[in-house]
Amino acid sequence: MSTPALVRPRPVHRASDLLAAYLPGSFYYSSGRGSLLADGVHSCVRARPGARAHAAAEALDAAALAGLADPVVVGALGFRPDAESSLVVPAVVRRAGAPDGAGARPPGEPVPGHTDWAVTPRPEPEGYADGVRRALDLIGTGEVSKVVLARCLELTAGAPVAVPSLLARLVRADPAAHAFAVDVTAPGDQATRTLVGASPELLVARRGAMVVANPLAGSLPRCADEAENRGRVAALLASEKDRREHAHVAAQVGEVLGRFCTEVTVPGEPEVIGTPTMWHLSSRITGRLADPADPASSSLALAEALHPTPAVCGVPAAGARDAIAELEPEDRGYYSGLVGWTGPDGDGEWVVTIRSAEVCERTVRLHAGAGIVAGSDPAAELAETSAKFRTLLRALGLEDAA
Ligand SMILES: C=C(O[C@@H]1C=C(C(=O)O)C=C[C@H]1O)C(=O)O
Repeated sequence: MSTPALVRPRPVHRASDLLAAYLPGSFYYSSGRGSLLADGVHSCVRARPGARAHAAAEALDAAALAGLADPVVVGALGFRPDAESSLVVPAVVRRAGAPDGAGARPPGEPVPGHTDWAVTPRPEPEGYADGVRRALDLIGTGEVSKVVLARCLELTAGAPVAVPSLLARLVRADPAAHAFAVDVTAPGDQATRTLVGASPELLVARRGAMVVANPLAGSLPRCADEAENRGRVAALLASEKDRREHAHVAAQVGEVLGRFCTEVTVPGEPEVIGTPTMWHLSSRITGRLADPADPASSSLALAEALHPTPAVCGVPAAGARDAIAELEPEDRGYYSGLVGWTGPDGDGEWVVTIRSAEVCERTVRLHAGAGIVAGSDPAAELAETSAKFRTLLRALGLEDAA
């Protein structure tokens, strides 16, 4: 199937214009299927976990009744069910085709122009490797079979970080990524907080009765040497440990979609996809919804049912969540949650919030994680998180900070 187009009914803007028009406070989202820029707040969607799709459908009905042109719910949900969330019906929505990467800002523009970054890893790299060992101990007892363990880098610049430039550089570096910038400022915050990133992982997209999910798990860093990269792709495909790590995710995504669908297709074998910084095992899973008109099958409802997949949490989910709470010193906040949009017909697109950062004035908080299963090597998992940080670090002009 073709995945949902963001372009409805016909784009009247250029993708580069939308990117250039982005300012903190707006919602920006682009992927290989189109771009969306949303401004202002018509209404906020506030509901407890599990009730959000219903609340979103109600907010969209109310917005349509109020005469809002092109109502859509956009925003982000955090990793934990009780984490912060930011879902709104914006006042104005502009759509365009997929970004071409040229952007409106000159290539090579230094994002914030900072050279005086202070970098604080949480935990220290050795502390992360210890956490991996403790996760392996838990796996050894049989309590869990997979735990995704993340770490955080807190970067502080000498002056406020320019989010529009950071976003433009992320889009230019990988126009096919799911790039986003979401205002996540909460009541009581002293300054604007923005969640920004370029996720390679589609949680779920829905168009009419057709749904697609594209979980990733099992990774190796990409390098500059093409022959070496060919070897890494072959090694990833042949790795029993990575295939096991991936199989957990593909099976669960297929099972969850099966609750909503009359048919689901899970490929028998993963393939490898590349980003500018990583190689990942990938499964493109498709399904046909039993009742697409039911609001309980909207893209947001599907996304909430799928979240958290074992790509960012683990197996079984409850035990992995406990292990994460015990082993990670920093709360994940929005990292490893979901970002996207859903429309009045239930169509929409939600991605996993990875390769992301939260920016607040001079501070940028980055997270990256790796799936730990029996056979994981702490040093390799640490290196994997360092490689995953590179998406954001490159865009910040800070490649070697991890
Ligand atoms: C957790 C992250 O990535 C996830 C974990 C992966 C893995 O363990 O191989 C691969 C892709 C993502 O599903 C991250 O980027 O922070």
